[in-house]
Amino acid sequence: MTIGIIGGSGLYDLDGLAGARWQEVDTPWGRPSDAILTGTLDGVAMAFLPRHGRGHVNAPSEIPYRANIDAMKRLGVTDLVSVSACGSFREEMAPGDIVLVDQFVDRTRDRPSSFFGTGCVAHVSLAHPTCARLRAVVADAAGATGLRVHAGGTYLAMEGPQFSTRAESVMYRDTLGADVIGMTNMPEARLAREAELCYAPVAMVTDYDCWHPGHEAVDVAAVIATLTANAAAARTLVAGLPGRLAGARGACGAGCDRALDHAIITAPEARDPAVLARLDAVAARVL
Ligand SMILES: CSC[C@H]1O[C@H](OP(=O)(O)O)[C@H](O)[C@@H]1O
Ligand SMILES: Nc1ncnc2[nH]cnc12
Repeated sequence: MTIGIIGGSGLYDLDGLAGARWQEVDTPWGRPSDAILTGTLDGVAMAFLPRHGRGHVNAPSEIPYRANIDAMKRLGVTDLVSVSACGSFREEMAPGDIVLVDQFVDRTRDRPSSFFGTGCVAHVSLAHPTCARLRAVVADAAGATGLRVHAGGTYLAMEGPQFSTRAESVMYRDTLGADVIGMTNMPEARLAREAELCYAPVAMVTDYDCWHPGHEAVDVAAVIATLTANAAAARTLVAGLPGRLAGARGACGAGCDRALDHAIITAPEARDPAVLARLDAVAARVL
């Protein structure tokens, strides 16, 4: 078992790892957002990647999502926890709260969102896009942060980089039924599923986007202020994962680790060797 952490806005490194070293990883999809910090925590292997790179250099649309997930898989990651800033559409999901996202509405439009394609076509299930088992472990660890935790929520993934208009914000809340909004968890969740990783997003509410009459429209300063106040909680949550997951790990009850079992439809003799070569890490189990 190896636990992967993808850190979002405000979370660019992880302290406390034994044998910590930043490791460059090359993938068929290019370089990940940054080197990956590897080491162990309570005897469990860990791999940490800052999604936007140290110094926050990658815009949401330009994050190399495929390289990031491939690199995690290549390093042996089995369980991937994503930490993100998000806006909230619900009064009761207030800035400073944690939402353990279980569903998505994907409104991104500009990003490669699959490892598969012409030459090797696959269709995985995304009905339950996050791992129920990992989410339960994360929920337990989140309980130790002292922050209010919401054990489910729908994340609207927008393209950005501009924040939403007020009309969009109200539509996402009232018509699309989203609870929180961010710019990065898609296609990350799709790719994690294709790579057979258990994936659980931790969304830290930083603002009420721009729908709330009693709050200013979101800006980066407000996001960073809330994140800075909650950075210690994010680290407490991550530190609580190895001890809790070590006992629980086995075959995934939700089937995340077997997502490709019946997904590849291209006949073996029709598969393009060049495409298969790029799948050497993510689909090694079935190819
Ligand atoms: C800095 S505010 C907008 C930025 O923050 C979130 O990033 P992440 O999910 O990596 O924490 C949001 O999705 C935007 O990319
Ligand atoms: N309101 C918001 N919209 C999109 N991404 C965000 N990240 C943090 N707050 C956000």
